[in-house]
Amino acid sequence: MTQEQSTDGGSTDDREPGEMSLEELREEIRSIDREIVELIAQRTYVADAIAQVKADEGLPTTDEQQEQQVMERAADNAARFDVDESRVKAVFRELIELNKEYQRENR
Ligand SMILES: C=C(O[C@@H]1C=C(C(=O)O)C=C[C@H]1O)C(=O)O
Repeated sequence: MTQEQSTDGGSTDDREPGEMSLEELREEIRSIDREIVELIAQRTYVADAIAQVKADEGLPTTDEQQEQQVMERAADNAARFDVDESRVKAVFRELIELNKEYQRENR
């Protein structure tokens, strides 16, 4: 497996999932879930910085063209990692809405 295809969240454990116990696999999921939330928080932080720049420059917060590009990247990355494109896009739609709601509340 190449680095690009690695799906274990950077774990140093080289065993295949089939060689791990239920408890070990659940620990792996716990660690991945924490990283997902950390990445969502980072994404929100960066989107907020973008919204601040837009406000300073008198631009609207929502940029539908950028949102379209986010959705296209989500679909491309889903295909690359062989996960369902429409479900991954639904997750990204929710992430965009999360940021927009947060930004509406903080303006
Ligand atoms: C992130 C941006 O701004 C907004 C938030 C987006 C997001 O959460 O991905 C996408 C488009 C914009 O509505 C941007 O302009 O790049």
